[in-house]
Amino acid sequence: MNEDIQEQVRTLLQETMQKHDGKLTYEALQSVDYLDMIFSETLRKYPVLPFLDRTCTKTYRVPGTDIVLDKGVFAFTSILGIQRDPQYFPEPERFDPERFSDANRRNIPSCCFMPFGEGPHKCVGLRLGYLQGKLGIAHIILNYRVHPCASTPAKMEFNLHSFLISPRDGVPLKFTRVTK
Ligand code: HEM
Repeated sequence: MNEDIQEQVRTLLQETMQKHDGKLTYEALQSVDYLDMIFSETLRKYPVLPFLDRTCTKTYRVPGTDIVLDKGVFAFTSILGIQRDPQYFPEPERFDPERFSDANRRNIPSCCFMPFGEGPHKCVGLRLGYLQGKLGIAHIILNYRVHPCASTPAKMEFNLHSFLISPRDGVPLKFTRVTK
């Protein structure tokens, strides 16, 4: 359950809050880069929308192949597949926020990390999405240690009846209060 990562980000959040009158202000939240890295890595492994859908507006040959997409065809791109491709993300099953450090994230090729889509229809709520996601993680981590329990699945199976990514059988976890 990445308990070392939980400890690390909890300490960073506590230290940052001390500099902001003990409050988790907008500025405090935005200054914890590691929280941003954690949320990005979460969206890499679990992109909420696992594919992008487009309609071909003109006939197009995929470069270097014989594949021709006719005008009017629906084309789907697997975000989940690309974001778990070891060619772009070595050891893709491993949860490693360091992939999104300043030094490393610039090596991620274009269109290989796109949990908010890409192009003119890219998500308009990206910044709000990051803010809400980071705020949620911060509140949980500041108040609880999260551990696996007897019924936590060893491997996440997805619900194949949902077009958004969701766990097939839920993810039961144990929460232990952090004593201040
Ligand atoms: C973690 C949170 C979120 C994720 C992962 C997410 C993901 C996405 C994705 C993958 C798309 C499709 C983009 C494409 O086709 O290229 C999209 C589109 C969109 N999202 Fe989000 N989104 C999030 C939060 C939000 C929020 C908070 C809002 C609004 C306040 C929002 C509003 C929209 C809208 C309006 C579109 C359609 C854009 C268009 O077609 O031009 N999203 N989002």
